[in-house]
Amino acid sequence: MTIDIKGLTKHYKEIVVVDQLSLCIEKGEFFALLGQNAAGKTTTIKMLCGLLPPTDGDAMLDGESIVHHQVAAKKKINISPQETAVAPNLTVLENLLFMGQIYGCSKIEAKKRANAQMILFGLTPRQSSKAKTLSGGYMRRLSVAMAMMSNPKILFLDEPTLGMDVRARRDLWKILSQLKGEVTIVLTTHYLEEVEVLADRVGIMHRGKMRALGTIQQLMHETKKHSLEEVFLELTEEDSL
Ligand SMILES: Nc1ncnc2c1ncn2[C@@H]1O[C@H](COP(=O)(O)OP(=O)(O)OP(=O)(O)O)[C@@H](O)[C@H]1O
Repeated sequence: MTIDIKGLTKHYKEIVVVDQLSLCIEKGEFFALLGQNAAGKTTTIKMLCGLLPPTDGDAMLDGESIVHHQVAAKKKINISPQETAVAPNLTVLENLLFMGQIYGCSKIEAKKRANAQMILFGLTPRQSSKAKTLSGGYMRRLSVAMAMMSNPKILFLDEPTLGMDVRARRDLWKILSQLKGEVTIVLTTHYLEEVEVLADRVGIMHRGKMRALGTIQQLMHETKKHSLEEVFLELTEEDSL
């Protein structure tokens, strides 16, 4: 098991934003975390990435506690956040090499990893382009490729296809499919089709709690619904609580 979350909780004063979340995610799994706006998805991911301290509970990331061994836990993960960390005035290759440096790679190793990521993400033809000249779709590919430069065991993708056109979105899905099994992926998204294409398992959060967990087939069976959208609407309806 790569991610083992136990009773993870976040309060802002008296408001409970993430409420006693417990969840296991297996090695190599592609897991989608769903929920309406303000369900607590980003807060959960921020806690798992060490960007926000939990009020209570803990999570083990590849055996390292986010509360007791924060530095070791952080080494296991990387994130492609909603606000991209791409440097606009550096080229595609320079952005990747810069990430390699941050993660302590030798120059040769950084070059090797950067080339491998550029091939995987279809960025080789744009390697000398300044990042600020890339389309939104390519910019996001670069952001994910940069996150992969640290060879993470766990990759968090926070709404990776937000604002992309249909083709750019599908292109990124193809690339992300190739990462399946290689790295454990936790995806948050509002695009249910994306989940249907990519995710092995789905968790639906509502008001900080995990309302349902399973494969899409299991969730449809349990709720007697015929699509993920119907399941989602049923489980996030206010009077269903
Ligand atoms: N620093 C903060 N102080 C107080 N409340 C906060 C803070 N950060 C987030 N919240 C609240 O926590 C709740 C959960 O926010 P979060 O960003 O985790 O939701 P989300 O599920 O990721 O939503 P979205 O789909 O819109 O990104 C929201 O009601 C938000 O207003």
